[in-house]
Amino acid sequence: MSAEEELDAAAEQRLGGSPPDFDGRSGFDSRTGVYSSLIKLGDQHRFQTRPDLDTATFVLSEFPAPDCAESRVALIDSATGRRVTYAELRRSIRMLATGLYHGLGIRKGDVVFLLAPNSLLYPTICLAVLSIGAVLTTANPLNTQSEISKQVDDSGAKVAISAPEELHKLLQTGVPTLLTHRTCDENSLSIEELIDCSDPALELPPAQMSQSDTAAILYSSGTTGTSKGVILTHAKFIAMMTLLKWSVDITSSNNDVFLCFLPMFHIYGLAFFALGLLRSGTTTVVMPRFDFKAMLDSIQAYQVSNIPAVPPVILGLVKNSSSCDLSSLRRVGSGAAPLSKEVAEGFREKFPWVELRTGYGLTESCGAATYFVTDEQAKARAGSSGRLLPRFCAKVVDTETGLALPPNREGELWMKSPTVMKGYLGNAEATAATITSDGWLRTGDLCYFDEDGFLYIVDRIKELIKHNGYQVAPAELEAILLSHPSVLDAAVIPVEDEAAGQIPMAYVVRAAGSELTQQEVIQFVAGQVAPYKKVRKVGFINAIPRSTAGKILRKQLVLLSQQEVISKL
Ligand SMILES: CC(C)(COP(=O)(O)OP(=O)(O)OC[C@H]1O[C@@H](n2cnc3c(N)ncnc32)[C@H](O)[C@@H]1OP(=O)(O)O)[C@@H](O)C(=O)NCCC(=O)NCCSC(=O)/C=C/c1ccc(O)cc1
Repeated sequence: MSAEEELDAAAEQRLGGSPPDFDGRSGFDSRTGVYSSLIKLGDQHRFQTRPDLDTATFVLSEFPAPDCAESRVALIDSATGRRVTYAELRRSIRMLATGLYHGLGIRKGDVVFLLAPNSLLYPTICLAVLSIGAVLTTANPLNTQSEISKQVDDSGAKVAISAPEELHKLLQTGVPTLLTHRTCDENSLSIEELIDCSDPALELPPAQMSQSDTAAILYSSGTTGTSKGVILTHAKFIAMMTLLKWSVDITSSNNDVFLCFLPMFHIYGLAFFALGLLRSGTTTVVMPRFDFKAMLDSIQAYQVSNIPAVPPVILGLVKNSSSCDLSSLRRVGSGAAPLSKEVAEGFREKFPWVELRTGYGLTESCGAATYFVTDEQAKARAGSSGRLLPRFCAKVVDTETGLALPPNREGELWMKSPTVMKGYLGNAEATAATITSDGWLRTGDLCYFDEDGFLYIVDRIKELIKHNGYQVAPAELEAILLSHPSVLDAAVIPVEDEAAGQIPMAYVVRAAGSELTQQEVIQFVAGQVAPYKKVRKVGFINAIPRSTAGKILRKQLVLLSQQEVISKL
């Protein structure tokens, strides 16, 4: 029996009966120390175990039937109003797959690097790449040239696809690059042209895929250090999309109009908008990037009813949307960072007709791991991220003793599920530090489950800053700071911020005689990183507090920054 089948059998057994050690209310088994999902999937949401199934086939097999697909709108461009039906989407995926395979010689296992903001083409590109067995790796178009070069190198990309305005960042990599959209440059080929010019009569030989093949390599900082490639196989996406379809069905969201400003290059946006929602036949209004006013306009213009969002956007809606008619909204989701009780309550007070559900997930778990099934449950538990999704197990591990803890006790969240990543690309050390030998994913988040099995994330053990739902790794910024000739030592910590969640703050030890200013430090870092990673506050200090082993004592610096704020009040 495979580890996953074992998990399944154990869960079935628990949900079927009530062994003496298993608490059916919290899902906690006091014998094993494991929490199991209390939700059982019905037959229509069974996990697909066919070994040769791939992500694209799985998505396309659920597209609306041909007669309905010609009129059913899959995607709408928020700015231009241009619409793409499911039938058009299917055709463009097929044509692009043909062009990539026959025209460019892309084959199974080749890595395709995608550098573009959201667009109507994004889902087509993802599905065409996956359908020929190639591997997708996506990046934030705001990343700098050096961040992009590192990812191209690390992922082993064979071909790149770039938005025209980002092309300059790829030139030095030497990787052959296609543009997403047509330009007047006659020497460059675009995805749009490939779609228009491929020969529909050309056969695509079956890619001979297996669910265990790699589908995507998404970059995440994990619990420490710099960006690492998270290996996600087709099986992981197929499992995640099964759960997404289940969540759409149980929340009756099939006919919702979704709004997408979340970046499709991250797992949250990718799983929802570029892949998963298409299996539910929903309509998505696509924004190229977030803009608060454009979001309000789109909600009204397209009668948007469902927005998977992040906390800063929900805070914005609470504070700044009084003059707008948002009566079409029915459901708002929150993920990627903690949503405070106050913001959640403020939102419910202002929009009593809207269901607000928080979830919790990581790139390493291919997206969501917990979710609220009903709005009533969510209302009664502001501050919680919901319950474990079907087929998920968890442990709450005492960070000192390593013991698995019962409800209402805090420890590190460990998770096991069919969606947990295979590992980090080419980094056995980081993989071993993150996935235990028996398959538990150590999340680096401090949490507890209550007596009803609802999860509360209370803090972060991992050294990661969450700015606007984006990860910022202190070690990466510290390395940049240390490269400045006037910086002797440096440490970066999170500072709480109402709008962005957290902002990175640097404590810097200046070299003797240096008159380096805060502004100079901020500018030095800003020139080398994507905007969301910028250091936004600087403090000068005589020495960085370190443990005897040389580890930065960040908690002390966080306390110091809080005391400095208080002393200024
Ligand atoms: C909508 C946000 C919250 C705000 O957008 P923004 O206001 O434009 O700010 P940005 O952070 O995008 O932009 C940073 C800077 O770049 C600038 N910028 C911006 N786009 C440009 C431009 N195209 N040109 C040039 N400058 C620009 C922008 O002006 C800004 O400049 P600055 O003034 O220096 O801060 C945006 O940050 C955002 O989409 N955040 C979400 C990130 C995200 O999806 N994270 C998910 C990671 S995966 C994960 O955790 C999964 C969890 C999960 C959980 C539960 C589930 O159910 C499922 C999944």
